[in-house]
Amino acid sequence: MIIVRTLQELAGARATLGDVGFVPTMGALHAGHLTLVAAAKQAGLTPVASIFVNPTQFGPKEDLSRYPRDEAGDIAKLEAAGCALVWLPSVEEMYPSGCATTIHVSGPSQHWEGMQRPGHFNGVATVVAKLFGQIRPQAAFFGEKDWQQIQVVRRMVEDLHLPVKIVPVATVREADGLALSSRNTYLSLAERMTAPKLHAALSHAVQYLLAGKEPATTLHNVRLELATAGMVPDYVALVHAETLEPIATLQPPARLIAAAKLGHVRLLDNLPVG
Ligand SMILES: Nc1ncnc2c1ncn2[C@@H]1O[C@H](COP(=O)(O)OP(=O)(O)OP(=O)(O)O)[C@@H](O)[C@H]1O
Ligand SMILES: CC(C)(CO)[C@@H](O)C(=O)[O-]
Ligand code: BAL
Repeated sequence: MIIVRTLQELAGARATLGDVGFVPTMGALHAGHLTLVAAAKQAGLTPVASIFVNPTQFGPKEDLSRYPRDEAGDIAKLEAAGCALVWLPSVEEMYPSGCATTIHVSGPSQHWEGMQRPGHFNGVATVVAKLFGQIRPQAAFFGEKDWQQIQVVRRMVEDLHLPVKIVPVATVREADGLALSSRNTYLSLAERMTAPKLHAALSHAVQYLLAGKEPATTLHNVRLELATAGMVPDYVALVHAETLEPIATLQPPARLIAAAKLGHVRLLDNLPVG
């Protein structure tokens, strides 16, 4: 596996790779990330990953300084997964002084995560656009765990006519339903036991919705279920799967999305409805 840390090294190596399937990450890799690499391979593309803890997508009170980092472990996992190249830029390489461009995607970024984390999607869109410009991938693979992120990136790619196919990959879960996430390492043992209740509550709600139960009542019941488990919901919503607009009646394409705090840890999950 080729390891590159500067744009100059990247340009040289990129020329040797052919059609690339790109997996952008913030590191602390788990089986969810490796599934994205496997999906790139399966699509017949050369898998390339990036590891960059992007400061511009963290709010001032968020966990940038303590975000989990394990560069050596990550490199070993990517190599074992058959990744051809890993791009490890520094903050200075990614945001050189004088850098003055930010991408703001309106539409799907306006609700939910966008409201809870002001500026977050500007940071995501800007760094993803930069990464696409640097790597020039044919396709890029994103996890459905971050459903809204996929829709924001899709919107950006369409609006800017970027020649990249965005491929969503199903959420990888623990046996008890908890979506794998780098931030799960923040959970205490007791919190880890409770955390799967987010997925459980969403799964129950999907069943109720498909059985014809009223969405408003169903969403209320999810909030109750989370509160009973000791979680504080940031939002629980039934949305149009692409625009992320809330919907009051069940109609395709619908997605049930939620974020909840468990102690100091913020959990995210979502499921298709129908
Ligand atoms: N459980 C999962 N299944 C599939 N893809 C995932 C999973 N978790 C993360 N990903 C995807 O991996 C890519 C990189 O995500 P990132 O490095 O932020 O990991 P993360 O586990 O989502 O971290 P965080 O805890 O910060 O949310 C994103 O496209 C994300 O959606
Ligand atoms: C897409 C991404 C790598 C951009 O920093 C990040 O938001 C993530 O890991 O999901
Ligand atoms: N996987 C989402 C990246 C973030 O929370 O900043």
